[in-house]
Amino acid sequence: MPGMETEMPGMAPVKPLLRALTGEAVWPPPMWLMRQAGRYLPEYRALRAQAGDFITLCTTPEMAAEVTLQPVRRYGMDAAILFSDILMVPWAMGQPLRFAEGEGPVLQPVRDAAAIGALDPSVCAANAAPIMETVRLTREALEAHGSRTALIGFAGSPFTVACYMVEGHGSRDFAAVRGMAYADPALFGRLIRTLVEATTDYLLAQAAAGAEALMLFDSWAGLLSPSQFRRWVIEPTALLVRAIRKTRPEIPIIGFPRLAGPLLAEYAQRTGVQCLGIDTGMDLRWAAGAVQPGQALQGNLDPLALVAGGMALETEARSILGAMRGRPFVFNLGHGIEKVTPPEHVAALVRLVRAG
Ligand SMILES: Cc1c2[nH]c(c1CCC(=O)O)Cc1[nH]c(c(CCC(=O)O)c1C)Cc1[nH]c(c(CCC(=O)O)c1C)Cc1[nH]c(c(C)c1CCC(=O)O)C2
Repeated sequence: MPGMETEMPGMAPVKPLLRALTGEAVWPPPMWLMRQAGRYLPEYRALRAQAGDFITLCTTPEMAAEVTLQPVRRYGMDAAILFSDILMVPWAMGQPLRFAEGEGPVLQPVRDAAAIGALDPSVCAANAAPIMETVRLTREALEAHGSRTALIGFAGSPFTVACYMVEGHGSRDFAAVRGMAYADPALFGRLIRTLVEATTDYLLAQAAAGAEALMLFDSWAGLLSPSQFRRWVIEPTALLVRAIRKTRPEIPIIGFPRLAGPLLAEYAQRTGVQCLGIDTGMDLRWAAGAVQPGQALQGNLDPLALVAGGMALETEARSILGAMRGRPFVFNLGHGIEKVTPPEHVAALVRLVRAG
C-alpha cells in the first residue's frame, strides 16, 4: 500500500522521489533538475577548476561526490544525480575520450568491425570502479544527514551513446551514425548489443553501490524514423530494463527518449520503465494519456524559461503543476539546465513548486 511504509515503526520513511516513481501522486511533487550540478553554480566552477579536467573530476570520488551534493545543499532537491557522464561507459571500455574546452566530448570513432569487436563490455563496470565509489560516498553522506533526498544513478541509452562512439563528437543530426545503422545493421547491431551488456553491468554496479533509482538518457532517440526507433531505441532499452529487473526487480527506472513524439506510447508500453522523462516540446496531458496506468511522468519545464525567470518562469511552472496535479509526477526540466541560468531563478522555482 502506498504510504504504509511511513507508518511502520523502525522503518525509514520512503523518500518522496521513490514514492512518485512507484506510482504515488505525491503533492507537492518531488523535484530535481537535469544537469543540476554544473557550470551555472559558482561552487561547481571552483571545484572544476581545482580538478583541471572533466574526466579527472568524474573519476575522483571525493570531488565527484561533493559536486553531486552541491545542488542538494543549496536547494534541498529531492534527488541527487550521480555526477558523471554518459560517455564514461565507452571510456570504461577503453575508447579514448577527452573533453575539449569549448567544443564538448571528443572520442576516437569506432566505425568498423575491428574497432567494434575490440570493445570489451565485461571490463566496463570494473574500470568504472571510481564512479561506484562516488555512488557509495554520496549515498553515505545523504544517509548520515537522514536526508529525504534519493540518489539517482544513470547511463546513456545504447543508441545515444553509440551516436558519440561512431561520430566521435557531438552533432546536430548524427548523419554518419544513422547512415551506418541503415547500411550495415549487423555491425551497428553488434555495437548496440555490446552497449546493452556493458550498460547493464554498469547500472547494476551503481545499484549495488547505493543508487536508489536509475535513469537512461536517450537524448538523440528522436532523430530516428519510426522503424529505426523501434529497432535501436525500444528493443535495446527493453532488453536493458529486463536484464536489470532480473537482478534488481525493485529499483525504479526512468527512461528519457528525448523527442520521441507519439512513439512515447510504444516506448512506455514495451520498455515498461516506471517513469517517463518528458522533453520540453511535449504536451504533458497528452503524455499522461499515452503512457501505461501507474507510470510516472517527469519533466518538462523549458530550460530557457528558467534562464528568463520572473513571470515567464512562473506561468510555465504553474501550467505544468496544473496539468500534473493528482498523478504520479516528478517536476524537472525538459532538457539539461543552461549554464547561463541565474542560481536565484532555481531557488525561486524550488519555492514555487514546493508551494504546490
Ligand atoms: C548527451 C549527454 C552527454 N552527457 C549527458 C548527456 C545526456 C543528457 C543531455 O542530452 O544533455 C548526461 C550528463 N552529463 C553530466 C551529467 C551529470 C549529472 C547532472 O547533474 O545531471 C549527466 C546526467 C555532466 C556533464 N557533462 C558535461 C559537462 C560539462 C563539462 C564541464 O564542466 O566542462 C557536465 C557538467 C560535458 C558533456 N557531456 C556530453 C556533452 C555533449 C557534453 C558537452 C556539452 C557541455 O559542456 O554541456 C554528453
